[in-house]
Amino acid sequence: MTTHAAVTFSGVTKTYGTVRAVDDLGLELHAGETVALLGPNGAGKSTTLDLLLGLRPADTGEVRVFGTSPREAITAGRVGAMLQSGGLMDEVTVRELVGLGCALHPKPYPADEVLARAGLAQIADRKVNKLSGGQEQRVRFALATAGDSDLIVLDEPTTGMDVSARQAFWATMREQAEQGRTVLFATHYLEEADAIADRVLVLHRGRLLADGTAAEIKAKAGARRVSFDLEGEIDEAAIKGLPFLTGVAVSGRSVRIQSTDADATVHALYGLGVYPRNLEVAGLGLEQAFVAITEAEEAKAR
Ligand SMILES: Nc1ncnc2c1ncn2[C@@H]1O[C@H](COP(=O)(O)OP(=O)(O)OP(=O)(O)O)[C@@H](O)[C@H]1O
Repeated sequence: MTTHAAVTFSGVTKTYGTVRAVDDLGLELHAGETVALLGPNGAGKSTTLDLLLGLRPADTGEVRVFGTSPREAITAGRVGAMLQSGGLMDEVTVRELVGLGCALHPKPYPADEVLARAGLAQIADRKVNKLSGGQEQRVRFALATAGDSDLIVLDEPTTGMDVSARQAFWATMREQAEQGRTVLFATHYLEEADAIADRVLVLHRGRLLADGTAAEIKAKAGARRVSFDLEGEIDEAAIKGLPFLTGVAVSGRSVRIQSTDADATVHALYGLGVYPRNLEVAGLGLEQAFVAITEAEEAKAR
């Protein structure tokens, strides 16, 4: 049997009028990967997921899911999806709606199991139109995991969920991934991407700007964080004049800077004749790396 990639995008472009939402995107997701899709508002994340699910046709290029068209993969029950928008049926109970989701899946799980996993057992008899935003998200989560799919696609899945719902959600997704499923999720919560994903894709204006592990993305940003405290008067102008800085924040006696050459910056700091206390040098967090990478791209476009 030929083993196909879970997802392949080849030269995919999608425009809405003059907006190029997805721009010549090439991408391969391997079976069993957990992949986070990051990008600023309007970067093309939802459009990419819509194309992957066959909800919109590509203008050019091709999308394949397990070697077939998205529609064939979905019909075969290989894909479970949780989208941002899309209304839920109103006048039915949670149990009825999730039951329907299970009935429509070619390889369904028992509805009670699905309800329990999504934390819906207690409110299974409530009408869907009486749910809070976070509870609605749980229902979408239940529908995405109604059956034994090989690929789970999630568009900003935890928006509106409280802390415990979020933790339970990611625990379930980890289990799904450990069982060999491919999980692709778009998110604005970079800490989730850092904690959950073994691969991170950064989209910007419909193009793939970075693709690697969270550690690789952090390294790609090429900067480090330096923080220290100073005693006495702080000469902000001198601090801002240090070499290799890409950012400075002074708060009281605490100084935080970002530098593309932390060794040289710290050397120059001592050269100012000041003695930093509590000096710490650390790599960028994924969030700062993301901001650095996307801002650098914006600067190029200006
Ligand atoms: N149906 C549509 N008609 C016209 N333009 C659209 C449509 N859907 C999306 N766009 C535009 O395409 C671009 C990409 O939108 P998309 O929703 O894919 O981005 P996103 O990365 O998911 O954004 P967000 O983080 O805000 O959800 C945006 O400029 C958006 O305004």
